[in-house]
Amino acid sequence: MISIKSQSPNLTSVPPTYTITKTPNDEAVTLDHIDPEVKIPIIDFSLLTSSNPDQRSKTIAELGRACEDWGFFMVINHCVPERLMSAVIDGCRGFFDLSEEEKLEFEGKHVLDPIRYGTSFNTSVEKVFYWRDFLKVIVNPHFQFPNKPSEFSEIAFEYCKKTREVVMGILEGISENLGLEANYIYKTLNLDSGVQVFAANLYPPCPQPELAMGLPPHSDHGLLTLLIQNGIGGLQIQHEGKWVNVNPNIPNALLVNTADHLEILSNRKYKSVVHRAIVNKIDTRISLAIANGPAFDAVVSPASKLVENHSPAYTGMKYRDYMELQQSSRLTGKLILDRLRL
Ligand SMILES: O=C(O)CCC(=O)C(=O)O
Ligand SMILES: [Fe+2]
Repeated sequence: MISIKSQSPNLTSVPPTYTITKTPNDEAVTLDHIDPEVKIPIIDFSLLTSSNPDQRSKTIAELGRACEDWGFFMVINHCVPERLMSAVIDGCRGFFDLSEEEKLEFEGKHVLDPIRYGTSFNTSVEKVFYWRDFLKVIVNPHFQFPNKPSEFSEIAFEYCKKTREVVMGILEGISENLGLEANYIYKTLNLDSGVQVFAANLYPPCPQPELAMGLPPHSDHGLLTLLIQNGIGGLQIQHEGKWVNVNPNIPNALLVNTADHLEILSNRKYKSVVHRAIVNKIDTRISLAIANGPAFDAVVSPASKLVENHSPAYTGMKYRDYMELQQSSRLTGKLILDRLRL
């Protein structure tokens, strides 16, 4: 593989292998410019886990609306320390700054290899490549990690542990919102052994950003993805048929999006949100997505209580098989999820 980081400094135009074709609704909007009243929801984690039942149930209701109306929200007042958030982003930058030779030690062979450094999404099936390098590590149920740069592994371990706490708190609220026991998702999907993937993305500056794409429109495979970034915008989410820019400057917020397995489990009450990453001319953008899914061996289908009076919208599939299929296919919209529709 040839990383885009190593190629981009010498490029004054986008090579044909990276040139995308645009569709007419591709322009994105910035919410404040259309309606200052419409805002990406913000969930206060300290209220969600509050011992005050009124505060907690009010926040759980807000969480439910955020999942139903947006599939995307920002979490504030969570338990992940600010210094850990910036340290892990620094660690990602340090990793991508290693020499190509050093990074290639971590080039995986198979899509489910625990440590995988690569470029684009899956170059073996793509005709057009994305302007992005990545490091993907399966960090739970077993933690393994690149041994360089120094301390990256320890910091990533801490960060992943803390983000799991946030995810569990959110999933309890979501379970209750769906009318299930608070620990329903945890128990049914065996989240003690839940698959957590550390996915670091690097998008180098691009000479013609309108001709290339960082990541194409897609949904994520797990239940919930938590994302942080280095202060540079580029993430866009699809909301009511429009592409909406996500403001990168909400300090200390964790960006959360609903993923395919929450759509399956909730029997389509909550849809996985389609999102993409665009690139820019000036700055290197780094984002870190932590994908949190069921255990590898869990067969996920809609929660039994939700199909008592409704027909199931999805057939069940083992999470390992789903992940393997998603990672070895081209990344486009909700292609894999649609295959399970009944
Ligand atoms: O870089 C971003 O903002 C999006 C990353 C993403 O969607 C992913 O890693 O699945
Ligand atoms: Fe994603």
